Amino acid sequence: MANYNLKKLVNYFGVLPQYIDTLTSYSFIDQNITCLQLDSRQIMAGDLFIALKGQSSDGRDFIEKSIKAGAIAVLADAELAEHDKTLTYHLVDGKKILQINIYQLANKISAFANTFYDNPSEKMNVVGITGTNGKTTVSQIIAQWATLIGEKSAIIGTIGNGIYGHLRPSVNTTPSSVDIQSHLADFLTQSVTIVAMEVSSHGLALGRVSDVTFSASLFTNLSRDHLDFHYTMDNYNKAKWSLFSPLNDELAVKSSGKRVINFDDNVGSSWINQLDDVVVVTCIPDNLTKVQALGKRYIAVSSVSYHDQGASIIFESSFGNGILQSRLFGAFNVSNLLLAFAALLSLNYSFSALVNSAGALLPINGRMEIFTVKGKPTVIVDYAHTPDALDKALIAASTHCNGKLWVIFGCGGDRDRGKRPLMAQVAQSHTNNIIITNDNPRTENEDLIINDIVNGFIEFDNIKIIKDRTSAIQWAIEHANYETDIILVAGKGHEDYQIIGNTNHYYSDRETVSHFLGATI
Ligand SMILES: CC(=O)N[C@H]1[C@@H](OP(=O)(O)OP(=O)(O)OC[C@H]2O[C@@H](n3ccc(=O)[nH]c3=O)[C@H](O)[C@@H]2O)O[C@H](CO)[C@@H](O)[C@@H]1O[C@H](C)C(=O)N[C@@H](C)C(=O)N[C@H](CCC(=O)O)C(=O)O
Ligand SMILES: Nc1ncnc2c1ncn2[C@@H]1O[C@H](COP(=O)(O)OP(=O)(O)OP(=O)(O)O)[C@@H](O)[C@H]1O
Ligand SMILES: N[C@H](CCC[C@H](N)C(=O)O)C(=O)O
Ligand SMILES: [Mg+2]
Repeated sequence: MANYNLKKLVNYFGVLPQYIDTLTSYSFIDQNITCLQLDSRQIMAGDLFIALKGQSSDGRDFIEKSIKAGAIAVLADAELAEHDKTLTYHLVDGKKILQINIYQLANKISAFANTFYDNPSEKMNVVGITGTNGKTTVSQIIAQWATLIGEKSAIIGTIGNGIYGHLRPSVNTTPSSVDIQSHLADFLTQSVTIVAMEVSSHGLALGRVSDVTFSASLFTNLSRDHLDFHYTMDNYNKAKWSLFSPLNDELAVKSSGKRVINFDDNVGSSWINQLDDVVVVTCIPDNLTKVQALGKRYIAVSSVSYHDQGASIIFESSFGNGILQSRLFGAFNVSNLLLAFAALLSLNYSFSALVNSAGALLPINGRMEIFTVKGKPTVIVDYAHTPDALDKALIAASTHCNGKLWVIFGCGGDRDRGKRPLMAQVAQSHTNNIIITNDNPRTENEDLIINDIVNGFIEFDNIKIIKDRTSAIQWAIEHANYETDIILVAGKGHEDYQIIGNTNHYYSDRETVSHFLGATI
């Protein structure tokens, strides 16, 4: 694959001169490295194993295993600064294998992987999308829309990685710094012209994207989530900002490209004056004149009419005025659509081609996905798993509801505990028909997670706890009023698992809902 041998590797990391002599007797020195690999379980013959100390285990414990599996060399985290740029050797099964020790290696991997894979992000449009909610939706819209206008697009994100329409499931929303560069290189060989990449705050804070050259970077919104990892909203905000900030910022990515910022979010609007080359987006008609006064490029919604099939959106912009037809539900999806539109326009894709094809964009898997069967209540499967998302999803559902509104939700284990009572408060501000259920308890006790949620309720009448998700959905469908009621099933969206302990059990809200409605998907 890549044309990169161990000699180049030694030079790249600046191994100290006193170690260079030992390399003359090293048999693999001219051999090309096939792939970079952070995980010993994935090693194939010819790979370089990168051994990093992680949060739950230490990659250096798997060096011998990686050599047995065929690694031709090892790049390892050096514990102490004085071990930086030194060499050691392993003798395994009669093979002598080189290890380069680098101090604070994790911070250097994005740059190295970028060099190894020959700067793939510089050869196509890579759009980075960040924000608490809406990343998957916006990235799927961008990739889908680009495909509709004749581009070849790919996605890196929560639902998976790959060419649009052929995603392979992924563990992380934003993969490791190595996997990002290798996916980008792979997309390039498949003639992809545009990649929509979800950039999580973990991805930014852990340097997974630091050496990606973004052609455009986009901000949806910021609200409470992930405080188990960032501890404060200020840290969380700073991590997000690093996708947009000028280069002198400590965490900043290599290049942000064009910036697309949601003006309707307080954090987004507070950033605008610090940014050049920005497109400002507002979906609040009253903000039109404010946005025009900024003197930046903009897209502003002047009116929206919602109907059973989605929405018609009239907009003004520095790129031209027009109407977008949308088949996506909810006011927040108007914002997601306009942000995607702004990103594509900032990259000079055709205004008229985009406007003309908007009505063909399909709803996103597990995002405000509506299930209707005659004579049965309407069920919406959505991925809302933060207080703000649940609020927005319930507002959207209630605009279409002529009967009672129901909500079924839970909260993930081993994740931000503080959002649990807040989600309860949000649910209760919209409806009294609430069912609390499990949503990936992981290694936490499910009863304690439910207690955290229940602590947020002000009154308890009509609140039901049905821990088994299938039974919760069945109960709601059987007890809701046929024809008029809407049941929002929140939190799992596209997921096809329930994580209990460390085990993923097959489970899908979409299939469960279809089963009890007698619908097909
Ligand atoms: C806290 C965190 O982000 N952890 C990520 C991190 O794991 P880690 O460095 O702690 O890895 P580790 O398990 O301690 O192992 C250390 C090293 O040993 C290696 N190893 C380990 C075992 C073995 O047998 N052989 C081996 O070589 C591992 O590959 C790793 O390089 O690096 C791994 C590889 O890239 C990630 O999969 C893993 O994400 C875990 C699964 C995770 O849950 N992350 C969440 C918090 C996350 O990042 N979420 C965001 C989305 C948030 C949002 O919704 O917005 C995301 O971008 O996914
Ligand atoms: N612009 C938005 N503002 C507020 N809520 C939104 C917005 N877009 C989507 N949502 C809500 O958030 C949920 C998750 O949306 P989406 O999957 O697009 O977000 P995400 O940022 O990718 O989430 P994750 O961090 O889990 O990957 C949706 O199902 C919906 O309820
Ligand atoms: N990417 C999000 C997904 C949460 C979805 C929800 N089903 C849960 O498990 O909490 C996270 O890891 O916080
Ligand atoms: Mg996502």
